[in-house]
Amino acid sequence: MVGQEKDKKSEDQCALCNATANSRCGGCSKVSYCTKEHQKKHWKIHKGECCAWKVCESTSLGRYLTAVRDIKAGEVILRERPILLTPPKVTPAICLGCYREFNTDPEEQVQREYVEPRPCPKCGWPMCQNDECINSPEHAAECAIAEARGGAVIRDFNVDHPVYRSIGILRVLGLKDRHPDKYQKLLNLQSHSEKQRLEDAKAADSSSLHSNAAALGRFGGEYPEQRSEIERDKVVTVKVVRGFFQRKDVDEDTILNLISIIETNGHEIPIPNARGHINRRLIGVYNNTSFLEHNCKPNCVKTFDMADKAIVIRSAVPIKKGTNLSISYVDPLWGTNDRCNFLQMTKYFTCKCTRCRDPTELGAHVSSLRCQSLKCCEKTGLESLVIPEDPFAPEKDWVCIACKETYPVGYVSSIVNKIGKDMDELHEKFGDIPAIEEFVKKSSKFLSPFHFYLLEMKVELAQLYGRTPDEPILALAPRKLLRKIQLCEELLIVLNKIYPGYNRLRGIITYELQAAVCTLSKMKFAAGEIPLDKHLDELMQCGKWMTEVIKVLGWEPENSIEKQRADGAAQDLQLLKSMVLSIQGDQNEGAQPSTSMDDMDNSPDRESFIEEVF
Ligand SMILES: C[S@@+](CC[C@H](N)C(=O)[O-])C[C@H]1O[C@@H](n2cnc3c(N)ncnc32)[C@H](O)[C@@H]1O
Repeated sequence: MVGQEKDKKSEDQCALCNATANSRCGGCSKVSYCTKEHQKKHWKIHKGECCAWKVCESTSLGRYLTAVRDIKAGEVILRERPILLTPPKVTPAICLGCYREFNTDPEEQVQREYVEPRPCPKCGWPMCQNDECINSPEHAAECAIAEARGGAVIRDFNVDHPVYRSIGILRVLGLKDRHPDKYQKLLNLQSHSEKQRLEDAKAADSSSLHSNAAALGRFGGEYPEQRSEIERDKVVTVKVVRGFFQRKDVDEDTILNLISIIETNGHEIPIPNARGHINRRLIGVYNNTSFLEHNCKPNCVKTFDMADKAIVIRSAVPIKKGTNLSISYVDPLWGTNDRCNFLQMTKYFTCKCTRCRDPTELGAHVSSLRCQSLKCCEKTGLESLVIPEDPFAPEKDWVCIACKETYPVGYVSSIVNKIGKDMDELHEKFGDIPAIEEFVKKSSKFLSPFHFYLLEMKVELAQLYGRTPDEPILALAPRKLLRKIQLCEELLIVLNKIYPGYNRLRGIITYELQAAVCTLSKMKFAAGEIPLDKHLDELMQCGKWMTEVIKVLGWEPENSIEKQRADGAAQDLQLLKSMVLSIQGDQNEGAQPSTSMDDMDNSPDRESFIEEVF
C-alpha cells in the first residue's frame, strides 16, 4: 500500500484481462484498464488495495498526504509496521525486548508486573528472564555495539537511566548495516536539527514560543525549562554514543540529525498490561505515517496493533477527495496556547489551522474566560465570554464578545495560573467526586464551561459517576445519573466542534452516556414515571450508542480498558436486544415488532444517526 510508487508493468496491461490498457485507476494510479467496464468488474478485487492517499509537497507543510478519492468515516487508510522501535527518552532500566520495568521485590513484581533482570550473556545489558527478549531482532543492534565495547552494566534499576536515551541512535546504526532500505527511509524523514540548533541557542529567552508574555496555558511556565532539558538530553546522548559506546566514527551532527528525526516523527505506543493499565510505553517511527500533517481538528485517528506494533490510521469523518489527511500531534482538549507552544517546541512549526486562527476555537471556547463585568452579566446572562483579540499576538488584550470590555493579558494569566494551582492540588485527591464538583463550581465563575481545565475535570467526572466501588451505576441516585448524562452531553457537544467523528474519547464518553441513560430509563420505567414507548425509544437510542462504542473502542489494543469497554458494550447490546424484543413481544402478542433491534447496525435509522453525529 505505497501510494507514491507506481507499478510500471500494470500501466500497460489491463488488471482484469491483461490486454493493452490506457486508462489508470483514478484512485491510486497503480493499476490500469482497457475499458471502463473492466475497471468496474475489477473493483471488487481492487478496492481492498486501492490506496486512498498520495504524498504531496508544499512550502508551508513540507510533505503531506492528500485523499485521492472520497473516504468513508472509519475506513482504514494506512496500516504499517515500524521502521524503528525504541524506549522513550526518559525511562528507568527496562528489558530491551519486552520493555517491562525491573524490580527485584517479588511483591512489586506481581502487583505492577515488573520483571526480574538478568544480564544478556553477550553484552551484559539487563534483560528479563525470557530468551525471546535476549534474542529479539530489536535488541541485536545495541547488543552488538555494547559487546564491542566490552559490555554494559546497569546496577540501579529504579532511577531514570540516561544510557537508554542512546538506544534509538544505536538501533538506527544497526539498521544501516542490517536493513539499509529501512535506514534510507528513516534518513528521508523530516529532521529539524538545523532549526533546533538555532532554537537551542536562544533557549534561555524562549521568545520563539507562542506566548511568553504570560503563562496562559496549562504548561505555560514550564516551557523554557523543558527547552533546556531537551538541549541537555541531546548533549548526554551524543556523549553516551561517542564516549560510552565508543562510536567515534559517528559524528555529532549525524547523531543530532537522528535524534531530531526520531523526535519529529516518533509516535508513542502505550502498551496495556493484562489488567488494562498502561505500564509500558515505546516510541515507534513509521514511514508513510510520518507524512501525515498535524491539524488541531484532525480528520484521521491512529491506533496501534500490539502484535506487531503496527500503526493503523483511520478516517474519523467522511473525507472528500483532494482533502489533506491529518492527525493531531497534541491532545485536542488542550487550549490554543498549550497546543501552539508544544508544537513550536517539539515540532518546530506554528500551527495556522482554522481552530488556532479562531479566538473562539471554532465556538468551543476551550481557552475563553467569563466576563466579570456586572453590567455585562446582567444584560447577557452568563454567556458573555472573554477571548484573545488576536490568538497570534499573545501580548494583546483579551476582550468580552458581548460588552467589549478589555482584559489585560496579565489578568488572564493570573486567573489561569491560580486555577491551575488549585487543579494540581485536586489531582492529589484523585477520584474525589465532591472535591472535583466543588472545583468545577468555583472555577466556572471565571472560566468558559468548556475551558481546558473544566474539560479535563468533566471528562474525569463523567467516568467517575457510577464507577466507584461504593457507588456502582446501578446504585447511583437519579440525580447523579442525570449529572453524568449532562456531563457526557456537554462533552459530546465540544467534541463535535473540535474533535469530530470516530475517536477514542468520543467512544469513552458515549460508553458512559449510554450506561447512564439506560440505567435511568429502566429506573423510571419501573417506577411508572415514563410510558413504555418512551422507555423503548431510549433503549433503542442506547443500542445505537453501544454499536458506536463497540466499533470505535473495538479498534483499541487487546487488554486495554477501552477494548474491555467495547467487549462489555457488545455483551450489554445482546442483553438489551433480548430485553427490547421481549418487551415488544409482551406488548404486541404475536404482532411483528415495529422496529427490529437486529436491524440496528445497518438500518437507515442508524445511517441518519451517524449523519446526525458527524
Ligand atoms: C511528522 S512530520 C510530517 C511530514 C513532513 N512535513 C515532511 O515533509 O516529512 C512533522 C513536520 O511536518 C511539518 N508540519 C506538520 N504539520 C504541519 C502544519 N500543520 N503546519 C506546518 N508544518 C507542519 C512540521 O515541520 C513538522 O515538524
